[in-house]
Amino acid sequence: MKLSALLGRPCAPDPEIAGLALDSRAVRPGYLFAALEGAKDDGARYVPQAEENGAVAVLAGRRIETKAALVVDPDPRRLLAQMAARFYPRQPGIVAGVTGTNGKTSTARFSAQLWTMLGGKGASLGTLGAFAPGYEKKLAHTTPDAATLHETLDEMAGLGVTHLTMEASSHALVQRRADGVRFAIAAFTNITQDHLDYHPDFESYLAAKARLFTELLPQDGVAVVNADGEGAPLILERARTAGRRVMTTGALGKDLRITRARPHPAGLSIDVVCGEKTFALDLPLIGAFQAENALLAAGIVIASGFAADAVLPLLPRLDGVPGRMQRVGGVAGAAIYIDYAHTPDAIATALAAIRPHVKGRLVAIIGAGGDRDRAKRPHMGRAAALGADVVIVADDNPRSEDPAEIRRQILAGAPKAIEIGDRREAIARAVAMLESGDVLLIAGKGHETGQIVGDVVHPFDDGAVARAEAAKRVREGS
Ligand SMILES: CC(=O)N[C@H]1[C@@H](OP(=O)(O)OP(=O)(O)OC[C@H]2O[C@@H](n3ccc(=O)[nH]c3=O)[C@H](O)[C@@H]2O)O[C@H](CO)[C@@H](O)[C@@H]1O[C@H](C)C(=O)N[C@@H](C)C(=O)N[C@H](CCC(=O)O)C(=O)O
Ligand SMILES: Nc1ncnc2c1ncn2[C@@H]1O[C@H](COP(=O)(O)OP(=O)(O)OP(=O)(O)O)[C@@H](O)[C@H]1O
Ligand SMILES: N[C@H](CCC[C@H](N)C(=O)O)C(=O)O
Ligand SMILES: [Mg+2]
Repeated sequence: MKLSALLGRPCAPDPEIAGLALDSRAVRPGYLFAALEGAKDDGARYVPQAEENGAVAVLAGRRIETKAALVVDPDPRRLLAQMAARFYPRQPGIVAGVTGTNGKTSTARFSAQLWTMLGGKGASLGTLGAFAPGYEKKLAHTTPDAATLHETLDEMAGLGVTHLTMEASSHALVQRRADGVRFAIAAFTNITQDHLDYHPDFESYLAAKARLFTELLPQDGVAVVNADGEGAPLILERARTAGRRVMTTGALGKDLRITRARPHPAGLSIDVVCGEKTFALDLPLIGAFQAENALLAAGIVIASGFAADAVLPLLPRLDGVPGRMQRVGGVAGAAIYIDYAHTPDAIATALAAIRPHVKGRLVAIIGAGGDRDRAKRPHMGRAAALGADVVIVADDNPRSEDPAEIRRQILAGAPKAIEIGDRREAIARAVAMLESGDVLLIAGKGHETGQIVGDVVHPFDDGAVARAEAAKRVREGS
């Protein structure tokens, strides 16, 4: 495709563009290299390397030195997203974006399942990767960079995907990774503390999320909001002020209202009022928060054109989401769950969700990732101390940080917690202390299959380690 076609306007010189890259190391002959100023580095420093690798065009936010055709734009990330959408022109007919601090992955996966049950080809894209029936792709980020994102959307559309929900992370919204997506629906789960290492303050974090509703969702799009989510009134106000049609779900929702929720051993029974009708539904999901996410997913699917009468009765057929309140085994009459709670609110929510299933003690293993929001750590400790009977603080993904210092910051909020840095040992000790009626919740890493220490990813799977420790205890007859 010619550079002019990518830009949507004439330009000279006008080279043929073979691909797009925002990392100089990924540039191949004939590529456009987007030289972007980032949080840590400046892509302009890598123009010589990009040229060496064959870049024929460079996109930048200011005039920079290059032998290639130079495109200067005041918002180069936005232009890159628009170019990516032209280079990879196909997108599923209906694309929903879901944003929020917690619950995006679950909501995306539930909506994809519902569309597929309704006879469409439903897909999800986010932290777990990109999935559609017969299609699976691993992704490095929750919301990939614009070039990878549009390549993936194009592949999905080519495979006949009709409906997609993609996670829109706050990083992605600031960095305009999804500005080329043709959204029909924007959904909101909640906003609580996270990522204040990247966003200057909570207001900027909120503003990043609000972009999905006010800037990325077109005038005729629908905003679907979990009215029970913290921060929902703020998002609703911004969406309404921007003139978007709004649907609300949850106990405080108007369109899909939960009037009753009762946990039972295998899940949750809920009553949902929609118009004149009440639907009594039995969800095979643990945790009231999953009912919020499932209902938000139903809202997305209804907003895409399906009748509530057809959608709601399918909720009892939803499958759980890998690594989210997932039962991975048991021992001595105690149950073991893994969960992806890595924010203060998620820890509080996850522990409250599991409490009705606990007859004895609730034991929680928590930790926090390195090179991420430090301010949330004592609050995570506090939430665990309040919600669990026994708290063990272990290492998550320390990345470049000193793991002992991360643990110290968590322990500031949970002074009575047991400190066991080594995650395997922490799980072993927790499994060893379980008695009949107890529940162990291993939080923070959910589906992850590696532990990042420095730059190295060591294989590590909470569920597999817990199962192995439980089996060991059974073998030893203890
Ligand atoms: C903070 C953040 O979002 N960083 C991401 C972002 O980096 P950045 O734009 O700030 O880039 P930078 O590192 O300052 O470098 C500037 C530019 O130089 C380029 N470069 C750099 C080195 C080189 O040799 N050649 C080269 O061209 C880089 O590609 C970049 O374009 O863009 C890069 C390219 O796409 C990402 O790799 C990088 O992800 C880092 C590794 C990361 O950890 N991101 C996480 C925090 C993230 O994005 N998470 C969100 C949310 C997760 C959630 O939901 O909780 C996600 O969507 O995954
Ligand atoms: N609606 C909710 N309200 C509060 N906490 C939730 C909610 N949904 C999920 N959680 C908690 O957050 C964890 C992560 O859930 P999920 O992966 O669906 O969220 P996410 O927004 O995609 O997270 P990430 O930003 O890390 O990708 C869950 O394991 C659970 O502990
Ligand atoms: N998508 C989240 C994942 C955090 C999971 C936790 N295990 C960690 O490493 O902090 C993030 O990048 O903040
Ligand atoms: Mg996610």
